[in-house]
Amino acid sequence: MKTAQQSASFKKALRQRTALVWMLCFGFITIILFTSTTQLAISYRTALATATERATSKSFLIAEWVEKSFELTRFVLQETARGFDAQELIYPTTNPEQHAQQTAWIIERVQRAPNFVFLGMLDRDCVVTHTTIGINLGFDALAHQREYCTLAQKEPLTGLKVSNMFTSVDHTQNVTVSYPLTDATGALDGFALAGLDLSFFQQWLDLIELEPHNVITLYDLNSRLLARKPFIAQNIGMQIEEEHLNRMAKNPSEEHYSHRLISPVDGIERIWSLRRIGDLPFIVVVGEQTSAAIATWRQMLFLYLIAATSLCLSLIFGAREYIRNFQQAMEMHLLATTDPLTSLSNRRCFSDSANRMLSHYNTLAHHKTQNQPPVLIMLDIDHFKQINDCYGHDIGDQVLIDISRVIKSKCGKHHLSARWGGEEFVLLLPNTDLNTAIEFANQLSQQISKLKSAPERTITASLGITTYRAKESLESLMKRADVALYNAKERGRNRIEVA
Ligand SMILES: Nc1nc2c(ncn2[C@@H]2O[C@H](COP(=O)(O)OP(=O)(O)OP(=O)(O)O)[C@@H](O)[C@H]2O)c(=O)[nH]1
Repeated sequence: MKTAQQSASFKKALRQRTALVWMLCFGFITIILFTSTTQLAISYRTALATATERATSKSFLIAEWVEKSFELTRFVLQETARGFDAQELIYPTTNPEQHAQQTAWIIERVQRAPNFVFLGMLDRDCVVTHTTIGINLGFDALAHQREYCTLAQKEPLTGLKVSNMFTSVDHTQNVTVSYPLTDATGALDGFALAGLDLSFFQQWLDLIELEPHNVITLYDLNSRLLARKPFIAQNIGMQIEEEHLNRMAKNPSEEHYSHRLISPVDGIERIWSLRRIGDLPFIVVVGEQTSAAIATWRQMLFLYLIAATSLCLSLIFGAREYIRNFQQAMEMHLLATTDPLTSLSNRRCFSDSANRMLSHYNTLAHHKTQNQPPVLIMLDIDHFKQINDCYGHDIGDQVLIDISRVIKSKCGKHHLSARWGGEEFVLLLPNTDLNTAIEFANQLSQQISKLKSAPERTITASLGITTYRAKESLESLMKRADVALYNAKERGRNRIEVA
């Protein structure tokens, strides 16, 4: 049975240690969670930034390629415009043979560019004078309404003009490309105009290696889909209603834009890079599937989750185990050093502490330090057997506990005290003169006699006192105190004897 005091100090120490261990444990867990979360957030952002970078580079390369692919078109049209007699646009020949020769010359030009659907010469009012596809000369009924005409006539001298996409009569997706013809003074005489089949965009995109679920698309400025990898036939020529694409199409100053969006075509979320292709009326859009871009990050997240969870669990279980061990060690220590009934030190613990005190005194004495020697008091309850016999062992135990409490409060922190065995107690008072020790023993004796542990009986004790002699052993000191105690018993009990 432990006293309330003993278990209170034990509980306090355990509580303090437990609080410290859990504080450290949760401190580490917080650091682990904070570090992993920060690391994961950084790598998530890096993964998205890398994918955006990749999409941006791809859109740049494709835009470069599309621009280059129009160089041949520009060259053929330029050659045609320069080689054709502009006078023939203002005053076309009425000689059919001569006209046929001029048309043959144009047909020869058209064969130089594999994607040309047709090539024609138009006067400055967009009236067709020569053509490779044999439409009526003087055809102009719809010409003015067609985009290529208004486009060619708008700032006519600025060079190559490319129209938005239109679907031709043979259901192919085409654009028109025009180049101005000027006279010696630089005035506009007419245009060389070609139709281009855009299927070469698709053929070229088909050659590009692409990771699954990534997309490359080409649009015109009407947001119409010109080509797509992977190819979806029914989407080609379709006008796509997408806010960012539409905005870029309408805003010539916006050259590049990247964002994350679920594709309106196939419903997959991607990181998109939209890029205007130079002066051409096209926009290239490259999409990197978001989930593929963060696939490595996802694996990392999984590993982090496993590592952080195991680390946190190890810390929690480690802390629990430590606290359990600490509690057991404290209990063991208490058992090994304390008397379980009175919670006073036991014989072994007292001997260790007393030997340390005596050796300290001997060291001081050796250095001739002015110090009083320790005084040993041995205390034995009088007629304790009778108490047991009259009131039972429980009351006997209570007497032992109450006397121990008196001894403990009297000794405080500076004096050693212990239950030596049975109903016998020892006290060692450091640096104490004999008179003080006798006064101390008297007070102790009086306090014991006031105890009401056993009903209708005054509890008394006999005390033997002796002063330590330098260099003697604890055993010899104990023996002398025992003699004094024996004398006290012999001389009638409830008294103090000095030896
Ligand atoms: N209740 C209780 N009794 C104990 C304990 N330890 C020893 N005793 C009893 O203490 C008694 C000691 O008796 P004695 O040695 O004859 O001494 P006494 O009766 O005090 O007589 P004097 O010392 O000569 O005054 C014995 O009856 C033991 O059983 C204990 O822990 N609890």
